[in-house]
Order: sequence, then structure tokens, then C-alpha cells
Amino acid sequence: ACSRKNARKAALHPLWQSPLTIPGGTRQSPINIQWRDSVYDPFLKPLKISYDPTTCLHIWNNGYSFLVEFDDSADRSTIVGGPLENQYRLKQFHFHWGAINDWGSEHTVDSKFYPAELHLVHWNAVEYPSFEEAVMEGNGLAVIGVFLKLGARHEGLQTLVDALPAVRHKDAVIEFDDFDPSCLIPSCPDYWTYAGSLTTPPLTESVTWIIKKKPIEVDENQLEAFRTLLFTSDGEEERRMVDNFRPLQPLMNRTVRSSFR
Ligand SMILES: Cc1ccnc(S(N)(=O)=O)n1
Ligand SMILES: [Zn+2]
Repeated sequence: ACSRKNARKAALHPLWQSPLTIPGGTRQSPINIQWRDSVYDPFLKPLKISYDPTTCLHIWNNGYSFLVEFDDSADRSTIVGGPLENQYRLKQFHFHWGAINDWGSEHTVDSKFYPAELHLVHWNAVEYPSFEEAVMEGNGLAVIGVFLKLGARHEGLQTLVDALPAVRHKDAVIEFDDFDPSCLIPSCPDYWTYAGSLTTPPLTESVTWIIKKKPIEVDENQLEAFRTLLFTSDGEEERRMVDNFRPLQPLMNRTVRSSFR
């Protein structure tokens, strides 16, 4: 009984105060992508990304990450094609990163961690009336994952980095407009795709993941800027926002498909 109690306690990850694995979960994220086990699917289409920079609304610190949110009241910033059967609307994007450059991404490739990972979250507005409803459906969401690696300074990311001091604390928000997040997506069309879940609460199994094979390059100063953010609200004892990634989840009965040979 004692060991089972400890095991249960251990399963509550400090960051999310919720079970690390969802009881009964069969399609949880993130996962390790074993390149040689992925299966080329010639029927996968190219992903078509059409973002309108004027739909960008604000940046805010939600206590897990910083997110840039978009006006998703119409089909103005959308993706279609790839593994998707419908058009999906961009709702927000955010990042996950480590305290140091050796880790930080949520997905890994052949067990390699990247220092950070970008998630662009979209919802199926063809079949569902709202993001909140889509979150509960198996084909409700589509998230594009982009790995960040240490290298040259990323000019597009810098406009975001320059705004971070204004959202240092949890619940801080600032207006942010005229930003086109396609500048953060590699031009190489290659991606992996698999059926998974959200990696932060509510952890629902509603995500078609589209993980870009090529990373984008960012420099040390830009990664360090992420690490100056706080999990804590103004006035609370400061806790640096780092290591906001979920541990790897079991692949179970899933195949990762690739859009490339
Ligand atoms: C919108 C949202 C909520 C929770 N988790 C995620 S994530 N990290 O799976 O993209 N996105
Ligand atoms: Zn995420």
C-alpha cells in the first residue's frame, strides 16, 4: 500500500498537478519519434498554411508558457491539407523550453531533445462551433510542432522576444498585432504526423500532430529571454519559467507517418 501511495504521488507532475499519464489514455503526447520506425505515406498531401497577420491579438503569460492568441471568429488564419480532412483555424501559438540547451522540447527525434519547441494550435471549425467543443473531439485539433535549435539569431522571433519583458509575470497580457507566425515555420515541407493529445491540461486526446522535420535556428540570447519569464504572478515569490515540457508518453498502438521518403 505504501509503495502504491508513493507511486501515485510520483505520478502527479509538479508542473501540472495532474496525472502524468491519463488513466486509460491510449494516444497521449509527447512521444519520441523513432525516424526508422516512421512509415512514409505517399497519400499525405502538402500542408497549406494561410495566416493573416492582422488576426494577431495579444501575448499573455498563462502560467505554463507565453502564448500569442489570434482572432479565430472567421476563416482568416487557417491550415488545410497534410493529414487533415478539414480546414483548421489558428487559435494560438506557444513554446516549451528547458533551463539549459540540452533539453526543452516535448517531442524527441531518435531520443534527441531540442532546446525548445513551438506549437501552433488550430481547431476544426468546419465540424465544431468552438475551440472549447473541438478540444473534446478526436479530430478537433491540429497542432504544428516546430523544433528550435541553437544557431543564428531568428529575426522573426525577435519581435516576440522584445515583448517578453512586458509579460514576465503570470496573467500579464499585452496587445500584439501584425505578426505572421508562418515566419517561424521552416520552408522545408517535410513532416511527421500521428494521433495524440494536448500536452498540458486538459490533456484531451483530440490532436492530430504535425511535427516539422527541420528545426528553425534561434540564438542563445533568444533562448535566454524565454527563461526570464516567470511561472508566478507579480508579488509572489519568483519561480523562473523553465522546463515547461511534459515527459514522453508511451507510443502504444500508434504509427508515426512521414510525408517524405
Ligand atoms: C491549447 C493547448 C492547451 C493545452 N496544451 C496544448 S499543447 N501543448 O498540446 O499544444 N495546447
Ligand atoms: Zn504546447
